[in-house]
Amino acid sequence: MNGAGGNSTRLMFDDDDDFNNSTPLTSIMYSLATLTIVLLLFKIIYERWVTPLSQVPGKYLHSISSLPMRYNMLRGTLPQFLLSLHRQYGPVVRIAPQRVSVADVEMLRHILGSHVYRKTPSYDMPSVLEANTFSTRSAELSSERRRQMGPGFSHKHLLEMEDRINECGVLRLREVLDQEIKKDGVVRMQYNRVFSLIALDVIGILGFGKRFEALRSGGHELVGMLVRIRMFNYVTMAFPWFKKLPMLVGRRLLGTLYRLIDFALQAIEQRRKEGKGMVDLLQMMMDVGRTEGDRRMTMSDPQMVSETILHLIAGVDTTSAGLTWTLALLLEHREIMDRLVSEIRTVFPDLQTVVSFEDCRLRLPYLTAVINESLRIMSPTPGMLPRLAPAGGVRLGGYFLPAGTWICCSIGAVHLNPATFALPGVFDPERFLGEKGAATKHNLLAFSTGVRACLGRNLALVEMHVVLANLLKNYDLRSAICPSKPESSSANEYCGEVLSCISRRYMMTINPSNPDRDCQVLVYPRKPEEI
Ligand code: HEM
Repeated sequence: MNGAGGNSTRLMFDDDDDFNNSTPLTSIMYSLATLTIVLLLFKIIYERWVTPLSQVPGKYLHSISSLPMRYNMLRGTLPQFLLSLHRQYGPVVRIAPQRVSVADVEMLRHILGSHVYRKTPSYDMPSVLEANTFSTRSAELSSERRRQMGPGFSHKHLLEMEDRINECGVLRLREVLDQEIKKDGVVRMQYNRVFSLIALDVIGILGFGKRFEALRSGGHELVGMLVRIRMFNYVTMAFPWFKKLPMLVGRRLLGTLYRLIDFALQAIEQRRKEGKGMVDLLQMMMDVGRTEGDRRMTMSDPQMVSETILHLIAGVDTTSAGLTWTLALLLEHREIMDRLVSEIRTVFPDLQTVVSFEDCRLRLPYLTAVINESLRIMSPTPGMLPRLAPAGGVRLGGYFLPAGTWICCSIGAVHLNPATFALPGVFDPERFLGEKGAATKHNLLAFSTGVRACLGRNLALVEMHVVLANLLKNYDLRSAICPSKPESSSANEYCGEVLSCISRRYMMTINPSNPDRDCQVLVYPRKPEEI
């Protein structure tokens, strides 16, 4: 008995000893776990029922977690995600605890119209770069840069530069195609690639007075670099804090950023050595200045580097995506393609003429309508354009959005909103023609609107018009893809049935994700009897 009792006493003593030994750690863990659960419950209750944002319609999960939104960003399906939420819940929808998306044209015009709604921190450049025209959140710096850089994108300046644009875009493309056609009678062209080489050549001339000759040589080191930068933007869009610690996104991506910085620095150095050349964006930056007191403040080298990189990123991907989707839509809609070709060839029957932008603007209304309709139905940058609700909060669409709420302006969902465009899934350039055309155009937000609208809009439109007009004037195009099963059906919901066999991915701009397979076209010389 005694022995057993003694044993049992000892055991109890041992147990107590263990318990006493682990008390601090275990109790800290218990406390932490309890605290986490309480905080989590508090957050769920707050986000779901207490914050004014709880009144905004949306899915239960999205009100307590941003993971579904970030997951769609990483999958490249953000536009589809936003569109399906808007279709289900209306023009204002909650997409994450502190974020709403808006798809109403008047609300977007109001939000984007002034500096009251500032850009969000997600626009900040990675820490190795200065703020630039696109990224700055300061109204003052934005206005100053737009004043300084604006003339470089003005209609007047672009008309003066049109010969150079045509040389890179129209004549070089003709040269490359004619050479190949001479050999084989037909060219198989991967059009998204050709368009991005043209856009790069154009920005090379307009941005730095440099002839990259990317189209003629079939490539350029900048092409791969820009694709990797797109990856960088894509990751940092979902996880903006990577920008503060760019080394975390990997040596390869960071290395690319440094190579782009070097590239821009070399261009600046070279210009200083060679002196003033043509009036390009680089020269404009070097010449600008403002007077502060009796001092003239010029743009610093790091500021010019950041702007230069912006011109490359903003100028290439967007325009080539615009051209790519326009051609893809035309290849899919033969009757619209035929009408467009007939318009161009009736007005400009001979092969030699280079159709200029002014020619297009004044004499090819159907071409402009096709381009506008393509920018509507397949906007190269369909979302999210996030802005912050101002101090004091704001009431939008009947909901109160507290200060600091991220208000995402979903251009893609506006363009596919039946309240704004009738039968929005139908590719119908006609809607941009005639009397009603002007009103329809007013609702087209592909280049955004207001104080931070696209600075390169005119340039993009010049490129799109002259490249398409001259390509379709001289060549007959036939799609070379066999309609195959889409990779993922959800990747193709966007735009309803349109372009159902081109798989695509959203990475700041919306791009074909399998262009080798999906973006092939056969180019034939125009039939002699038509000339
Ligand atoms: C089809 C072609 C293009 C489309 C659809 C497009 C679209 C847009 C959109 C939607 C924005 C607003 C982005 C935001 O607020 O988050 C924007 C801004 C901007 N774009 Fe474009 N863009 C195109 C071509 C270009 C080109 C060729 C350039 C110049 C090289 C350019 C330069 C800029 C700049 C500098 C901004 C920032 C403006 C500011 O914040 O003040 N874009 N663009």
